[in-house]
Amino acid sequence: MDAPSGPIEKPLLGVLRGEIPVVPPMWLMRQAGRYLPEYRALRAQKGGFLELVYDSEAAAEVTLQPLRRFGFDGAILFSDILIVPYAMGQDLWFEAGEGPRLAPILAETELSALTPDFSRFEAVYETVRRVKAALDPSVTFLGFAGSPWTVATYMVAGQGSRDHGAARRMAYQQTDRFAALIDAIVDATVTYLSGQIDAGVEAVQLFDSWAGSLAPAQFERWVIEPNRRIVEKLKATHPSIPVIGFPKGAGAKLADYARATGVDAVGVDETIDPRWANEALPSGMPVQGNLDPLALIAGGAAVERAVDTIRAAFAGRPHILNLGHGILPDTPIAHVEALLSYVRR
Ligand SMILES: Cc1c2[nH]c(c1CCC(=O)O)Cc1[nH]c(c(CCC(=O)O)c1C)Cc1[nH]c(c(CCC(=O)O)c1C)Cc1[nH]c(c(C)c1CCC(=O)O)C2
Repeated sequence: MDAPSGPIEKPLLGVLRGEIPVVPPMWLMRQAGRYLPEYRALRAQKGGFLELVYDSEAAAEVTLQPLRRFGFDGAILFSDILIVPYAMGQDLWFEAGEGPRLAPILAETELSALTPDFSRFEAVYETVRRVKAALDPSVTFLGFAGSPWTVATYMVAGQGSRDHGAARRMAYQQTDRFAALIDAIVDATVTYLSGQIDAGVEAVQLFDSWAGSLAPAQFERWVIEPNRRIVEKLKATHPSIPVIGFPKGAGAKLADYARATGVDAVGVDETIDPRWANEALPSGMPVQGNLDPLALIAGGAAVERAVDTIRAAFAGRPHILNLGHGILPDTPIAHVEALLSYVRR
């Protein structure tokens, strides 16, 4: 028999722990999704998005699809940020061609009317176990959840909204009630992420997609503070799990977020100048980003120039190459292949 081999190298996990490799590890936000024909085929077969999430065998397959095709350094669990409100007892469904719908939390809705059912997380944990068993050991397995502010914008409005006005109003006009909602999301999120970690994910990302819609004091209270509590609670039981925080649209507030939340790494969106981010963020803190998803759609010289600029800016720090937001459904597959070979050449 062969002698036992040493620890398996996982480049992406290494960067999250502070390593600076020659070639940055790469994955793409929303890499499991509609730009892949094999995703669309399986999705059509299952009928609906939630049906796919709740079929652990199919969800594991969707998680693995982009790995097989492209050989990314990271796999992201196939699920959704809205599974947390669903497990908190809010009805959730997806309107074909439109997006998520939830029974909205109106000004007069009693929060106590929500009856949590955390068994709604179990199928996701089963997906994690299945992926973990099948994953190439050099690939880092990422779990995720939405951050409380972003999740609350959907819970309060009952759907996506342009300026997140319903949640912003509730935060000012019914502050105690909104704080209670955020607290409940924090607790459910810690449960959900702990379950993902116990089932096998090796790092987690907190998506705060709508962090950019808040005034500074509100950002402090509804973005920084709840994320800080999630990290603190998670680290109390899982001290070595790296946490990536992604407050999209935070702009200059990204630097405060990076220092105050306790996250190990930050995601940088495409509107941020990477040279600014490199100056403003704590030295040695790993960063992830920040290719413009539209540059990837354009492909060719546009994406190569963008990659060069980002890599030059982050040359001195641990860097995971990723998009500044999720990959768009009309992204050509050949452009993703070309990106990988350009970076790894
Ligand atoms: C805001 C948000 C949601 N979900 C998510 C966010 C935060 C990140 C972001 O801003 O992109 C995060 C998410 N959603 C999904 C993943 C899976 C893993 C991956 O990144 O590949 C992740 C990490 C699957 C999904 N979640 C959804 C799909 C498309 C479903 C379909 O097949 O029609 C996928 C692959 C549905 C979804 N889910 C959500 C919306 C608004 C929608 C409809 C619009 C859309 O399609 O993008 C909520």
